[in-house]
This record gives sequence, C-alpha cells and structure tokens, in this order.
Amino acid sequence: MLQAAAKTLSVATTTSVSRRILLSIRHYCKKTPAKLRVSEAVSGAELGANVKVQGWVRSVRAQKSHLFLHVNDGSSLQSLQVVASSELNDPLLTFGSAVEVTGTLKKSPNQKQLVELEAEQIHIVGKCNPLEFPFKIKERHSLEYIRQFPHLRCRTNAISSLLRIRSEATTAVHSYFKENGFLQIHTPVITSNDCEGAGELFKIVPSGPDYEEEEHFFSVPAFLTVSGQLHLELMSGAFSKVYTFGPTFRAENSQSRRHLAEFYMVEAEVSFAQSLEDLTKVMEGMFRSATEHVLAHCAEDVDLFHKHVTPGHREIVEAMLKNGFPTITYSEAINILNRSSENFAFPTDWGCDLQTEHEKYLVKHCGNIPVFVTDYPYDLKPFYARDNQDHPEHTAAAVDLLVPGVGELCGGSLREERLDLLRARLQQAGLEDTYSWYLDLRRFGSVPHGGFGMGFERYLLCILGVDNIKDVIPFPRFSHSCVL
Ligand SMILES: NC(=O)C[C@H](N)C(=O)O
Repeated sequence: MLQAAAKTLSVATTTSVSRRILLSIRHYCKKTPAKLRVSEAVSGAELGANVKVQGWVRSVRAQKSHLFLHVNDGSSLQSLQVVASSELNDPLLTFGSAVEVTGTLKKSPNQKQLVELEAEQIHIVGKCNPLEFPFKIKERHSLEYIRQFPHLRCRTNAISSLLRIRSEATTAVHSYFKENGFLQIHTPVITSNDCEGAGELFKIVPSGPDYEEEEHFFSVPAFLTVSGQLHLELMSGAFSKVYTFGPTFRAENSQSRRHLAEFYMVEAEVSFAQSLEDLTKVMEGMFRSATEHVLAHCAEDVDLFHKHVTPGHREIVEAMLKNGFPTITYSEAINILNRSSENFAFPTDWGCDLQTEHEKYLVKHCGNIPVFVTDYPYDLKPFYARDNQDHPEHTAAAVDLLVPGVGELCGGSLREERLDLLRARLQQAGLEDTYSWYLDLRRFGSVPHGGFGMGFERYLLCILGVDNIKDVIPFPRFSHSCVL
C-alpha cells in the first residue's frame, strides 16, 4: 500500500512538502530511491533519504579505502560530494564522465559541505576520456580558451553559472513588466519593415528546388527583425503598456566585443508618456529590479564571476544600485567631452554621434554609474523620434542609457505622435507609402507615447563585468561565424 501511495504522490509531486513525504515513504520502503537534483541534495533538506542523483563527474579522488567524487548536474554551481567504498572505484570513473549514483544522504563531517551522498551503487552512464576532453580537472580555464569549444563549454563552471544567471535575469525582466502592468507581445521575427535606421538587415530568401536564387520571401520582401518597436507601437495603441523580449538581428560586419549578428532585445512601449522621464523611470526600474533579483537568486553564480573572473566588479554593481541614475543632455555631454583632456579618436562637435569611447568617458565622469543622455540632435535620430520643437537647438526627445564598461545599454525616444509632423518627415525621406499604416496610428486615437530597447547581452556584460559579448549568449552568431 505504501508503494502505491508513493506512486500516486510521485505523480502529484509539485510542492517540497509532498516531495519530502514521498522521500520518506520511499526511504521507508527501501525500494525505489527518489531522483534528486544536486541543488536539492546539497541544501540539506533531505538528510537520511535514499536517493538517486544523475550528473557529470567534476572531480575524482581515491584515498585509502574510500573514493570521493563530485557530481554536478547543472542545477547549481555546487557539486554533490559522493563517498563510496573503494570497491566501487572504476578506471572509467573520470572527470567528465556521466554517472548515476544511488545511496543515502548523510550529514558531511567535512566543514566544506553540509551533505554528502554515501553511495551504494555507482553506474557509469557515459564515459569520457580525460586526455581528449578539452577541460582539465581543477583547472580554471580562461573564457578565451573555453570559447574555442562552443559545443562543450556549458560543462564548465563559468559558462554554466553564466547560463543560470541569464535564465534568472530573463525571469526577472518578465516579472518586472508583469508587476508593472505591461502586456507581453510576441513581435514577429520575420518582418517587412526595417525600423528605419536601426541597422543593416538580413534578407530572407527561400531555398529549395522550387525557388530561384535570390527570390524574395514568397515574392514579397522580408527581413529578420532589427527591432520590434513599430509592432509594439501599434499594440500600445490598444493595451497602453506593452513589451517584447526576443531575438533581434543586425547584419553588421563587426568583429567588436560588443556586437552580435543575433542578440536578444527587451523592448517596451508606453502610451500616454508625457516626457522622457516616463521612460527613464521604466528603464531604471527594470535595471534595478532585474539586478537585485539576480544578486539574490544567483548569489553563488554571480560570486564566481565577481570573485574569480572579474574581481572588483561587485563594488561597481553595488555602486550602480546605491545611486540614482543621473541625467545629462546631449549638449551637456558634448561640453563635458570638449572640456576633457582626453584624446578621442572621433570628433566631439555638436551634431556628431556619441561613440563608445565618448560613452565610456561620460560614465566615468558621472562617477562610474549608469547615466541617461537625453535630447540628441534631431538629424541623428530616425523618423519616429519626437521633435523637441521648444528647444533652442534642433533636438529630438531621445534618450540613451550609458553604463559602466559597456557604453550604450538602452536607447529610446518619445515617438512623434503628431500626424502632420510625422507625415512631413516621412515624405522628406520618401517613406510615406511604406509607412502609411504607421501614419494611420496617428489618425485613429493617437496619443503621446514612447519606448525603448535594451540589449540583453549588454545588460549581462554590465552586471558581470565580462568584456566579450560572445561569452554571455549560449550560441554566439557574429560576422563570419555561425558554428553549431
Ligand atoms: N524599441 C526601441 O526603441 C529600440 C530601437 N528601435 C532600436 O532599434 O534601438
């Protein structure tokens, strides 16, 4: 009967309470050990339980009559120490091999860990030749070295921590928007618009025996999206506050450490926004809430970076969270750059776009914390940016958020909601027909509104202090590289 109860519970097991009951029943029956993730095992909550753990061997040490293994399954940075009699040793139990260990969770006599698994059985599921495996036991490999093995790099502590942080930061971004009344919209990956000015595009061309070379997407031009902004704008005309978070593509032939051909962008659009402050509040709120969430929920993983990979970066992150983000205008930024004794490679005259070197200087100048730069020259901004007609210089109500180590993290603007002004600008650019649907949005219930986009990988660089964007995305795509 107990076994039947265990079976029923295993189907219904969702809460930790029912899980604990299930473990006790199974333990009492001494029949089927419960499968446990390493993160659950090392927490100490299941002491005394008979369990099965599956994962990959991170270290092996044979000592007198005992064998010690560390097993990791990606659920946590921590590995579970397994202690076995040396009779269970096997030459195939090597670093990197996959194992299934059954035994009893005991309190560990070693201060280094709460729990250890006293093994009754070790089954080698998949062997791994340590001489051919690119990663070596107990060695801290550099991110440059690890990058050479895109198919295996998730087996290293650094990249597995990074990917847990990335996943948690994704959750945090979604939570922030949900808690603040935004509706998530799945904007399309294939689009016909190029969100003018956002960057170079990848054209979609079908391939196969039925298609001529260079044919368009079923005879209409189609591209991979460079931004979901215009789609979000139309949705903001019905839902007020909307966001999207998905892959975005730029055909920039750049080998820089800040650019990817495929990256993830968080974009939001807010109806009835009256000023740039209505947008900067959202950018700052999202940044703070995601960062606080990641620091609280991925403490060990973040520590791995802040202590070993990018030492000293923790203080920078703490300073970012402690202080409010200052705002300067573009004109003030230009004055700051012109007053500095720095030898910039790019010009700093009013009207020139800010380059990464300028952005990084401005961040340092403001105390190495994130800084908003507002009101850029009108001519630097795409057709949708709102004309600041009341400003002495011809500027647009646009804003960038610049952050330590990275430069531009977010870019946004109030959108031109006035039909006559928008039509004139589109006419000037010869785009009136292409964007007639966009003009319609200003014809039917137009409201002041604005939005922004944040490069998600740049956000990760910023909070972790990592300096190559290829290290913060699971599968980097950049010019001349599309491996796997
Ligand atoms: N949604 C945004 O405002 C982002 C902007 N369209 C960009 O591509 O940078």
